[in-house]
Amino acid sequence: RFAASAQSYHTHAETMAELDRVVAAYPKIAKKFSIGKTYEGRDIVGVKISDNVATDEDEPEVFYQANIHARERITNEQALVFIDTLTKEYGTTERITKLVDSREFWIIPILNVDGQIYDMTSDTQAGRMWRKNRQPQATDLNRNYDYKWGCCGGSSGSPSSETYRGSSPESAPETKAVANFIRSRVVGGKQQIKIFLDIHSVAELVLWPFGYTTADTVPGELSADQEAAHRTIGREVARFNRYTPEQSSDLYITDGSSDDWTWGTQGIFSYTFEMGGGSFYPAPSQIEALTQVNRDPLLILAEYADCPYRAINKQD
Ligand SMILES: NS(=O)(=O)N[C@@H](Cc1ccccc1)C(=O)O
Ligand SMILES: [Zn+2]
Repeated sequence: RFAASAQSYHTHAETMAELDRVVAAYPKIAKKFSIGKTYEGRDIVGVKISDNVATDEDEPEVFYQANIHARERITNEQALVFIDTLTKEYGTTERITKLVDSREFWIIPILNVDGQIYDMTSDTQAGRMWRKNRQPQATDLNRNYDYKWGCCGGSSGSPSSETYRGSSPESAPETKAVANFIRSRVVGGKQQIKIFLDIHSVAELVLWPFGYTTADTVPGELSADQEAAHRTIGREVARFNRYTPEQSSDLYITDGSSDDWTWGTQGIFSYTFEMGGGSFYPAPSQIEALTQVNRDPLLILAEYADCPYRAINKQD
């Protein structure tokens, strides 16, 4: 069953079967990878998409993750639709072919595997409204990254809180696994990943760092040019999905979040999307419409990966 025409949410098992279908159908440009295990011992699986996919080529890398929050089901569908688009249209749509030939995409449709399974195997039609991982002291994975962890009132130290930051940075195996993978993409002292996106729901937002402070720029952490480039690209993609573009902290302060870490420690131009749908469980008939609005945004972000500063007419 092709992701794009899905009229129901993919379970974890169906998601893994879909990834197997894609890599079997397109072995030259798609390859599965695992970044490690969840708390309950499941593999966290993604697909690499690029020409000569078995070779690490000197091409800008693009990293998209989804479903870090268990109940945000539409985000897994978004990742699957994009994987389907990149593979199905390779060789026919010029824009797609050029991107797959000149980039290395790393896409993880379900980062919070244990949580997603727990949320979907509930005894009612709707989910359990579960957010966090499945450690006994369940952690909000988007507060557990090792940048300004717990610094600024953007998370909670209480295990019962929905924004519990964990016992220490990367105390959650899922956060540790994804951070280790991204750190592993530093080759010859240079981070090969140039664009990062963390896909969430449900608020129709395009967000960029920082979340830990309301300051637009921070000396040594985010310069005026770096802020301007983030803002310009964010506003450009928001024209296509019609989400509201703004700095993360304009909404509320978060600390230990994914994109603060990917920008703050790795220098990767980083975004969070909050998709639409009105609730965490939009009707399955909405999947097509809710995911198609991000066709161009996901391509545009990747097109900047060779030089994000192009957005503000700057080199290097
Ligand atoms: N999906 S969400 O509702 O949990 N929002 C995410 C992402 C987010 C982070 C900062 C401001 C707005 C939204 C979160 O981690 O809080
Ligand atoms: Zn979320």
